[in-house]
Amino acid sequence: MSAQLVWYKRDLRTADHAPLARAMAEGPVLPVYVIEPDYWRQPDTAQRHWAFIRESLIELDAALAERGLRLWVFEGEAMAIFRWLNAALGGITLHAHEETGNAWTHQRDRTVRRGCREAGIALHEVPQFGVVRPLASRDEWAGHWERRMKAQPVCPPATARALDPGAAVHAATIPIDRLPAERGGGRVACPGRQPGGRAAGESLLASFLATRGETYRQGMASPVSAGEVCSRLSPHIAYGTLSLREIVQTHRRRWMALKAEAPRSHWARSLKSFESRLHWHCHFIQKLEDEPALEWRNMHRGYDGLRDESQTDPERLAAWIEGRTGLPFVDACMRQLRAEGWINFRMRAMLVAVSSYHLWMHWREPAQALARLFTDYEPGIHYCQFQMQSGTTGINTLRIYNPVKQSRDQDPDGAYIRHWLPALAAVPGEWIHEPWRMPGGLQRRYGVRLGRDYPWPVVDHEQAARDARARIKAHREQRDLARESARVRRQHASRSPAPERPRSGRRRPPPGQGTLDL
Ligand SMILES: Cc1cc2nc3c(=O)[nH]c(=O)nc-3n(C[C@H](O)[C@H](O)[C@H](O)COP(=O)(O)OP(=O)(O)OC[C@H]3O[C@@H](n4cnc5c(N)ncnc54)[C@H](O)[C@@H]3O)c2cc1C
Repeated sequence: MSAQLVWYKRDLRTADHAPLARAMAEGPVLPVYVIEPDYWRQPDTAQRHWAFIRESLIELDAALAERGLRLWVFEGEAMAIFRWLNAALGGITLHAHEETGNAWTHQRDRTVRRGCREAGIALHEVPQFGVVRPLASRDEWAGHWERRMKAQPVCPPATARALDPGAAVHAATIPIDRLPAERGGGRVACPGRQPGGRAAGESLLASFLATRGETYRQGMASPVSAGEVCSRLSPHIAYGTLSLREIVQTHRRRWMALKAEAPRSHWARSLKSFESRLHWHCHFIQKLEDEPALEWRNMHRGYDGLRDESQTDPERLAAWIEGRTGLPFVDACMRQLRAEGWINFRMRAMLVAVSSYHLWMHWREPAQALARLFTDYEPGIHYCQFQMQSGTTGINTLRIYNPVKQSRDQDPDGAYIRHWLPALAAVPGEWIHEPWRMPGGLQRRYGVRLGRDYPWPVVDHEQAARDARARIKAHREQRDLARESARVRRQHASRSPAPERPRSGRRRPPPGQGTLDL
């Protein structure tokens, strides 16, 4: 009987784990994680990702131990390791979840599929959440998602037949207490990073559904409240310490109880919004699954040439990513993201709008730079959202967030800005959103000299937004975009009624957002 290898990737749990359950049913099991050095050299990987994974691997090993198993960690090229294990163990069967990752993992998975065929290794890949491979038509997608989320979670048995793979394999593995401390680029200190591991994920889900989520809907837009009222489950979903189905089902049990008690409460409305986001998670990843090139080229090819990738100004990029654009709210959000590895959705969208419209940079390099800052980096959501917020999907309303209006709306008294930008600590609310308007005397009084303690703005944001609108209008006028828009809509647009659409049927732009319907 061949050894049953469970190849862990972005599914670092034992619960609701179909590959583990199948492997346990079929023979002696060897759970494996491969640290792939070439992956960790990619420009969208970062130390904070590895730190989260590392903590999750340690907990996964402990969870496997409860079933009489352990996690075997290798470092090297995945297919080379599987070939070697196949020879060393006299045959293996490989079980894994499908992954929709970046171009590197996409290529790696193709190599593994081909390698397994050549080596005669049986490979069983199964879906991990609502992404369908291959998807015949978007029309069917929502039904697939619902069926998968409703299905019984797959619980592996309590005990397994472990496999002792012998001295050679023992010698080739990295003991769990000696996992490398560092992998990946983007080594920006992240003292406030969320801890990895399933226990932290379970605790977040429980506290969100018990108390924190009540004001989710009202509090999610402002970075002042979002850290508390949002679920903060994103890195756990991205690395699979919890399965999406577990989250959907736990949430729905809570939702049913609340609906019976108080159907119109904040709670009920908040949980409805939360479920839409769980749906969007797979909706966005499905786009990258269907068109992996979205990682590097425009979703709507008619927008090729709108911005020139080779002309990204390194000074502007550095000012943006280091939080020194001179636009205080933008810089404060970036500083929070750098220090904590997370920022809420609205502020992610605003950061991208500033990079793509006000600073007029192509989305590609900024997308990699932000990927390195998000602990929850999920390529399918990330690149598709980036394109949507940069106006290159051709099917979404353009959202040119006004960073000063966002600042006044989301941080009216400026406390958040002062927290993240100590140079502005003494500046009162009247000036904090636009310190460049302060006369020299006031700068002296409040202990900040612009250009020395805090930068002048890199752009006049109002003029820059006008310029961006004009450029896009001119680009659109010169091209026939309709046919490609129809293709994008057919291939990628949601078919379900858009959640949270106002009753009038016309989508209202969020406050502080200059839309452009040309
Ligand atoms: C430019 C940009 C890049 C982004 N990159 C990522 C990324 O790399 N990884 C990532 O997980 N999310 C990304 N998002 C989506 C969203 O901002 C985060 O999922 C959310 O802020 C995570 O916090 P949370 O877990 O508290 O979310 P909650 O609001 O509590 O939502 C629960 C879950 O739903 C999913 N979700 C929420 N919002 C969205 C959304 N707009 N689109 C798709 N799924 C969503 C996430 O899995 C999230 O964990 C990005 C958004 C933008 C605008």
